[in-house]
Amino acid sequence: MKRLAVIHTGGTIASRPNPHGPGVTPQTPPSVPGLPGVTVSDHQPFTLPSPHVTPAHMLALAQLIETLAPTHDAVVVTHGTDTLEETAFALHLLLRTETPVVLTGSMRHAEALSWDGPGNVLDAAQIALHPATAGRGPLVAFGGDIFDARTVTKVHSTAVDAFGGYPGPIGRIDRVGETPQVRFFASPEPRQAFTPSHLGARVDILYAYAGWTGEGYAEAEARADGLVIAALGTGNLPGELLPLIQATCKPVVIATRTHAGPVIPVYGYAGGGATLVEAGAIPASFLNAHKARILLLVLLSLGYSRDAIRRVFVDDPF
Ligand SMILES: NC(=O)C[C@H](N)C(=O)O
Repeated sequence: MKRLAVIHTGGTIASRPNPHGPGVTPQTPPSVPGLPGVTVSDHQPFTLPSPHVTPAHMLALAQLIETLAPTHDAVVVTHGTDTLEETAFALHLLLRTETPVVLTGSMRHAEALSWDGPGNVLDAAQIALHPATAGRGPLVAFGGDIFDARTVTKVHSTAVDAFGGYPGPIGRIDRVGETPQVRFFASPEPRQAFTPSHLGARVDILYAYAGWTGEGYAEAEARADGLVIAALGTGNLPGELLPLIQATCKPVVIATRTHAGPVIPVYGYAGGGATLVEAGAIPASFLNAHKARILLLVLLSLGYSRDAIRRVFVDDPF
């Protein structure tokens, strides 16, 4: 018998109409469809809508997976979709185990006519148990597509195919009759694991826009241990931001508010990416702002210096 651990954390996949007020709320975890030759154990460390999930929950989840991994062949995590990509990337950074971990959720709640939860959970379980999944780090399964935790992002607020992200899925599950057909389009890559005992650092995100002259920057810089800016294009900002960043000793990571492509230091006008990097800013490469924030808060929580943080962002393959 194979052993599968299913960790339920809440989200729409666990939601039903709220008996006490408006809307739907997470209540009961989805049951995992029967799988021949597989023993399933269920775990429920918390039941939250994913906007209530914090880095502390992500670390607790990573620690639970590490305790389950030695006695299980695979792990599935059900999660709300709103912050699923942040939890997936946090697990990518935090997990040492090579036991396959696949996250999933649903866009329609458990009493909706077209609930997509059972299909996504079955996909996630069969992907996690498939021999080709080993060594790939945590993955996200949604609508039959399989995504890498580094690149997956929620691309639609209501559609059932809610997940995407450049350069797209790294695999796909389909079925012929009841038999799953799992196909990967990319090779497994080595992964570096970080092991903080807590995630106590504070990292704030600022969002750039035309005409921004730095409103909110000083306040964020004063209260946070590090900043991420969702900047323009290849990582550019209005000229007024350049002296503010030059005067900042804390790490300032530059991501892009566009939905695909890297941050690279191309432009030499005031606030252009080349001037920001010269001023000490750290380019986020292909990570979106909210994933760059997770990496920065892991590194700050481990006590990394600004130069050490720069080396991780620039030299490691994220
Ligand atoms: N589809 C979902 O799961 C959305 C929900 N608000 C959540 O993230 O918990």
